[in-house]
Amino acid sequence: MTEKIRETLRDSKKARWTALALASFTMMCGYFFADVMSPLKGLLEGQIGWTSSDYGTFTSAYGWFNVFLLMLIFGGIILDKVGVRITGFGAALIMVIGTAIQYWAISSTTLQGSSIWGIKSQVFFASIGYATFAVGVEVAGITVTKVIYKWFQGKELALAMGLQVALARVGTAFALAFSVPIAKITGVADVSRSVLVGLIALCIGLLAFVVYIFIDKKLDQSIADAKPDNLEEEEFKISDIRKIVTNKGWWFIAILCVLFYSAVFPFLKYATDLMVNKFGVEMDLAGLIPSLLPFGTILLTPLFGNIYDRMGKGASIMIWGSVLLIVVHLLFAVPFLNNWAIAILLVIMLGIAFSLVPSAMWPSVTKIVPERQLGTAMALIFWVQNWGLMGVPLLIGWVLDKYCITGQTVRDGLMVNTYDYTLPMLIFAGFGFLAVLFAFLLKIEDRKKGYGLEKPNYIR
Ligand SMILES: C[C@H](NC(=O)[C@@H](N)CCCCN)C(=O)O
Repeated sequence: MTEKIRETLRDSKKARWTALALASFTMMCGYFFADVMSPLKGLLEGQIGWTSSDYGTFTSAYGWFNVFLLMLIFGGIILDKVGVRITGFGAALIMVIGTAIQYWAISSTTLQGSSIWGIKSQVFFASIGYATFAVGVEVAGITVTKVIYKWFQGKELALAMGLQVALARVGTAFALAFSVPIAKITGVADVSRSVLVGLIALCIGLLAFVVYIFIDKKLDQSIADAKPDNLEEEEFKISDIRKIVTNKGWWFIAILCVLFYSAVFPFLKYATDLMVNKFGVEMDLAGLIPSLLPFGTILLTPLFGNIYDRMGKGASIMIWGSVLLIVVHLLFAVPFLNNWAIAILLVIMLGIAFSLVPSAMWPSVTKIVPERQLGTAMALIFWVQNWGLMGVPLLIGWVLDKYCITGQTVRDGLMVNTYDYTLPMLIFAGFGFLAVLFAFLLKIEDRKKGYGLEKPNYIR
């Protein structure tokens, strides 16, 4: 007698894609807010008198609570202990609270003129808001990975993760493209207006997650109904942290992650300046070339995810993506390749690399650790990654000041340094070399342990 496999809600295409759309929408709003201030540096200086260091303090606040107070790691443990519903709701709420604090700080006139611990009060509170928001968005990120695994395991797992990342990149692209126009919409520039739009978006994102919670409850019910013997799943224990950090495969992914992302996100922070100094692009247009990056990844990340689902080759995809990263940064370093068309081509190539690696990396984590450890494993990877995202921009800034100043010039009526970007680009290429090494180590470990990284995700 053939036993009929009982269906759960995840077998309904409509239900699982709706679940993905809701959770991804919340993340898209988070990514929009994460970068809403990035194009406003000039306006912050002009409108509310922030200096470059004020802006630097504010940007670095992203890691304050996550890295130093270990909030990300606590978030991962909470996720594995209490599940996606409470953690996701809490994370989305924290994003809203952080954003509200930041909006209050940026729009308030009462904070101007005073300081706290040597930091302008307005910068201080805006940074506290941003640091709070960052806890929410990072914990929401790991929660959404677990949400996707819950719905898509054995199905279109990498495609779903790719689509989620693509929607998040839409959020980034919207922030880069529309933050300045929003601030200037009435003709009088007001940076707090863009922050307010981000706050409203995040409130809608919170509501979307509340709707998700209802579908998630139904999924759990359907899983319980489909399990006739009602076997209890093993629960996460604190001792599981030891299991994660003694897992070589996990380390290879975490190190690959910090190396790869350190050569992309921090590069983007200097890319506009690189366009001006190396490729001679006008200051006003220089931001346009790097802003092409998220647009390319929007199409390519789900595409490569789909390939991984159907054909496997996850570890190989990560190797190829890292090789491409080296090629891009080495070509950026070649002094005579200084035509802006080459810069566009290289950013497009970087977009391909930045689609290849994430599309394979995040689904691969689910093959290396069991579901009950997934939140903590992801949180620890993000934690390691956040050190790089914080430290590498500082390293590049120091290298530029110490070794790369070539002279001075007047831009927009201001005397500024000119830089030779060869050394920073070689440093980024160096991260790429190490990333390839760790991607290979991961592939070897996969062969030894049989994680199945080279196998398709889709079980027909
Ligand atoms: C999924 C992955 N997310 C991360 O790596 C986050 N820790 C960093 C988010 C940065 C937001 N500006 C990704 O975006 O590829």
